[in-house]
Amino acid sequence: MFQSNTFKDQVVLVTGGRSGIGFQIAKDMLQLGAKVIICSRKEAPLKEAAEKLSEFGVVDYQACDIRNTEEIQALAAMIKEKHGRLDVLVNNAGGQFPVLAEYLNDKGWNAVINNNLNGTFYMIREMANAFFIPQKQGNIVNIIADMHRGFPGMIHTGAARAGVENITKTLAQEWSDFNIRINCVAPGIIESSGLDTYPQPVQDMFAEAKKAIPLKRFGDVKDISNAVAFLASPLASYITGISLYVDGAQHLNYDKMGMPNVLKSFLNP
Ligand SMILES: CCC/C=C/C(=O)SCCNC(=O)CCNC(=O)[C@H](O)C(C)(C)COP(=O)([O-])OP(=O)([O-])OC[C@H]1O[C@@H](n2cnc3c(N)ncnc32)[C@H](O)[C@@H]1OP(=O)([O-])[O-]
Ligand SMILES: NC(=O)C1=CN([C@@H]2O[C@H](COP(=O)(O)OP(=O)(O)OC[C@H]3O[C@@H](n4cnc5c(N)ncnc54)[C@H](OP(=O)(O)O)[C@@H]3O)[C@@H](O)[C@H]2O)C=CC1
Repeated sequence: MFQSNTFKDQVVLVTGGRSGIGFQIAKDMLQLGAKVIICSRKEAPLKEAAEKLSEFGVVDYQACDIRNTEEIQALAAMIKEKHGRLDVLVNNAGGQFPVLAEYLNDKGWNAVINNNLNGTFYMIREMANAFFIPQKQGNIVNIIADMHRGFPGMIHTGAARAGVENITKTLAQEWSDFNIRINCVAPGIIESSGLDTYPQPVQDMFAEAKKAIPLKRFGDVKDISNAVAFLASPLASYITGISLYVDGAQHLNYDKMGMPNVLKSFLNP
C-alpha cells in the first residue's frame, strides 16, 4: 500500500523489535527501503530476530535496556559509526502485568513506570541529542496503550502511557524548531506474542471483551505497523503531537466491554 521506496536509505531504530508488534514494524520498514536497527534486553533472541529480518534488508541489532542511559548511549554510538545518522525512532519496547491498584507494591509500580515512562523518555532524549537535534530533522513514534478512559487493572501502565502521551504533546512544540515530529500510536488489543504472556483467565476475558469492540475483532500487528509507517512517512508531514488510536473504536466503548469487572474478579486474591 505504501510505495516500496517510502523510507529508502532512511535509518530506523525499533526498540523491542525482536518480537510481536516491534518485529512487524521492523519488517515493514525494511520492505519500505529503510535500514533498521532493533534493540531489546536479551542478546540471543535479538540475534535470532535480526537473522530472520535480514531476509528483507539491512538490519543491525544491539542489546540495550531502555532503562539504562549508558546502554542507550552505546547504542547511539554504534548507529553513528555504522550509519552516520538516525531518521526514525519507534519506541515500542514496554510491558506490564495485570494487577489491582490496592495490591500493587512499590517494586511493581516502579518496574512498570521505569520501563514504560522513564525508559521511553531516556531513549527519546538520548537519540534527540545524538541525532535529531544536530541533524535538525527527526521523527519519533511512541507506542502507548488504550488508556483514554483510565486503565482499570493496569494502573501503572495507564499512568506511564499517559505520561508518554504528554511528553509527546510537549516535545511536538518544544522541538518543532528542530524539525522533529513526534506522535503516538495507541493499540487496542492486538494479537501478538505480548498477549500470550498474559494468564489464561485474562486471555479468556479478552476473548469475551472482543464482542464489545465495535469492529468485533482484535487488532493485528500489521494494523499497528501500518499506523507507524503512516505517521513516520511524509504523508503525515503536518501531523505532530497526536495519538492515533488503532483499536476498532474500543476507546469509545470501554465500559461496555466489562473489562474492569472481569479483571476485578480474576485479580482479587
Ligand atoms: C488491554 C491491554 C493489552 C496489552 C497488552 C500488552 O501490552 S502485551 C505486551 C506485554 N508484554 C509484556 O508485558 C512483556 C514484558 N513485561 C515485562 O518485562 C514486565 O512485566 C515488566 C514491565 C514489569 C518489567 O519487568 P522487570 O524485568 O523490570 O521486572 P521484574 O520481572 O523483575 O519484576 C519487578 C517487579 O514487578 C512486579 N511484577 C512483575 N511481574 C508481575 C506479575 N506478573 N504479577 C505481579 N507483580 C509482578 C513484582 O513486584 C516484581 O518484583 P518481584 O516480586 O519479582 O521481586
Ligand atoms: N499486544 C497488545 O495488545 C498491546 C501492546 N502494547 C504495547 O506494544 C508494545 C509491543 O507489544 P507486543 O509486541 O505485544 O509485546 P512483546 O512482549 O512481544 O514486546 C515487548 C518488547 O519490548 C522489549 N522490552 C521490554 N522491556 C524492555 C526494556 N526495558 N528494554 C528494551 N527492550 C524491552 C521486549 O524484549 P526483551 O524482553 O527481550 O527485552 C520485547 O521485544 C509494548 O510496549 C506493549 O506494552 C500496548 C497495547 C496493547
